[in-house]
Amino acid sequence: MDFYYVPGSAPCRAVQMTAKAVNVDLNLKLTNLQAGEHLKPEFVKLNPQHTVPTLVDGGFSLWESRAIQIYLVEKYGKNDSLYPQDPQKRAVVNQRLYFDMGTLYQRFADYWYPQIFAKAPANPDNLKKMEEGVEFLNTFLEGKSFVAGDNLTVADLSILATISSYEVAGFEFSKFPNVQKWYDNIKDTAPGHEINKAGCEAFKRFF
Ligand SMILES: N[C@@H](CCC(=O)N[C@@H](CS)C(=O)NCC(=O)O)C(=O)O
Repeated sequence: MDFYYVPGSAPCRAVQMTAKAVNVDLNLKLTNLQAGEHLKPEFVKLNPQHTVPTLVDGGFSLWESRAIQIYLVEKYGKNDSLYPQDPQKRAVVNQRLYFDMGTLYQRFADYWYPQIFAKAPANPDNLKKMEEGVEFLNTFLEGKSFVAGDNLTVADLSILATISSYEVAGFEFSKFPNVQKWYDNIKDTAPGHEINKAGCEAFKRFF
């Protein structure tokens, strides 16, 4: 299975951890975004949206990290624990995945990417929004060990990748004790956590 990626990218790290969790070997295709490799016709043929991560399983090409995570679990998982069949349990996992994509990761990107990629000044309103996103996660985690339900799911792996990026950026978690506790528990135990850490090392060079 070919996997187009860059190590520092949180969405790529989330997929790599999920692949580990279901014991799937990825054929790593490092994609140099700075050199525009993702804009080459052969890549755009695989993914017209030209984003990494992109997975190619036989002739089937898929992008959007959370869609890839779900595909890997549904196709290769030994059971449904990472992405439960039960409609309400699955709905909560989906809610957290959409929360990550639309709020937690998005607000990180809105605050940091103009600064690190366009050397723009920090926007204090975006910092507040980013902190509010982490506060929401802190509330979801009240009295819980996992972000959705009572066991590890793809939502934990997606949010672990995002929160690891927050840590790389020097985010102060002490005001968010439930997030801190969840992160401390999962960052050295999640399947593929070593890959996540190595990717974070690569991401550090932007800060
Ligand atoms: N929502 C997407 C985000 C993917 C994304 O934005 N990837 C970035 C790298 S982290 C990228 O490929 N940027 C190049 C581009 O958009 O042309 C996902 O979760 O997979």
